[in-house]
Amino acid sequence: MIEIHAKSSLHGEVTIPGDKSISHRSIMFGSISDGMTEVTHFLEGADCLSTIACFQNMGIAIERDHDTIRIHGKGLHGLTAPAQTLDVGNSGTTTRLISGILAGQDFSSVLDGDASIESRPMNRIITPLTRMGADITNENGNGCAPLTIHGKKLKGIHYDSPVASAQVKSCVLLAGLYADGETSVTEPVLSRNHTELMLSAFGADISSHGTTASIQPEPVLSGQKIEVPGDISSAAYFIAAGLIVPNSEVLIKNVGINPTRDGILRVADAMGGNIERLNCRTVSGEPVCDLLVRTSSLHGTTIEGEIIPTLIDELPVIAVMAAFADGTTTIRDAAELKVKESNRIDTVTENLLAMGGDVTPAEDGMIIRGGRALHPAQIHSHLDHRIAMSFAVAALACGGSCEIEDGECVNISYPEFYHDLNRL
Ligand SMILES: O=C(O)C1=C[C@@H](OP(=O)(O)O)[C@@H](O)[C@H](O)C1
Ligand SMILES: C=C(OP(=O)(O)O)C(=O)O
Repeated sequence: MIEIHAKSSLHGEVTIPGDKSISHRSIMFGSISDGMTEVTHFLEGADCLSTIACFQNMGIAIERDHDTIRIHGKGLHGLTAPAQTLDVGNSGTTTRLISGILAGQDFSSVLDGDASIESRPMNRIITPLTRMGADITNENGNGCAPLTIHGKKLKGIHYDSPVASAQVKSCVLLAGLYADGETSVTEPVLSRNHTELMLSAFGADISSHGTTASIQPEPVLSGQKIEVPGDISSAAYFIAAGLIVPNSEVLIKNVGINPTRDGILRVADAMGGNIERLNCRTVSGEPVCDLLVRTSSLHGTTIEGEIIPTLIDELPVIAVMAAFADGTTTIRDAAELKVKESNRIDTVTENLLAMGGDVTPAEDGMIIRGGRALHPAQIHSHLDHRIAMSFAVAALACGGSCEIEDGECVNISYPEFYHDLNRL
């Protein structure tokens, strides 16, 4: 149980820990490259540590010195059969991306994780991987983990993905490294492109045109030095807190602002948020800046269409911002919220209602009528890190104290979250 007390203002600065998506990919791509990959500002969250453990179990030496990681890559065909089930913990990214790599190996492996992972949809990767020739079984027959993957010789395909999902896209592209010809993926709307950027830096022949990414098989991948930018999905809580807590000025340092991830900034602008972008630079091929956020009177907006994949993980905290804004905010085209660590349409609705908010859930989003003063309540995180952090932000501006049940689950993506929040 974590207790959060309301604050009358927030002042100070926070340096955002490494991006979760980029940290996962640095371990995976480093493991299947030749030579050493050195990663700095790696996210030491439980999800990324699950990825490290999976590759260690396949014979890759990975040294960890706080947030510096050294991976002794063994090349595209250097992994060895794991002696035990690969434990993906709570991480959808680990499960789906690693499956693409495992599908092309000359050994079999079993993947499993926690109760949340065992209920998340895996047919979205089983379908394209099976078309490529992979042999994947799901023990419970429900399209979820545990998955048994018998590695095979794969064929290159073109896949029209029904969902805008970087995890599906990345899974298919990684399997494409082991295919007999070109593999390409078209998604309905462009999702985050970290796989395309980073695989290219490791030496893969990969290209993107609009919503299609294509990859050639059997490249020689070479170890790289990677500095992981700060995670905008973690910065999101400080952006929201700085905007809604009265009399606040917060400097948020080291935020990755890749255009496939920066939707929260565009929404904050549309809602009237006062955010200055400072010190813009490029870090390991990714755009980064510092954000100076000041208390703002927010107004409602509509969030739909192409922007959705660029802020999918931020929608819970955007819903909290909307509850503090004047007028109505409508979120549409976001049915993916239902298949994250929790059903985030339900868990956001439940907690906003508990605090006195006015929200109507929908099949693909929610409608939030803002401007009502929220009051303290018991928050149910449902073991979902994003729900815990979003409602910690709501608690700061609710005039009292809130308890967050299982609030410790922030260790999935931001172990130091409460420490950083309390320093402001
Ligand atoms: O590729 C990634 O690193 C991620 C992609 C997104 O999932 P989907 O691809 O399922 O939308 C996101 O929600 C997740 O936190 C990380
Ligand atoms: C959905 C998330 O992650 P994953 O899919 O990797 O579990 C998240 O971090 O919000």
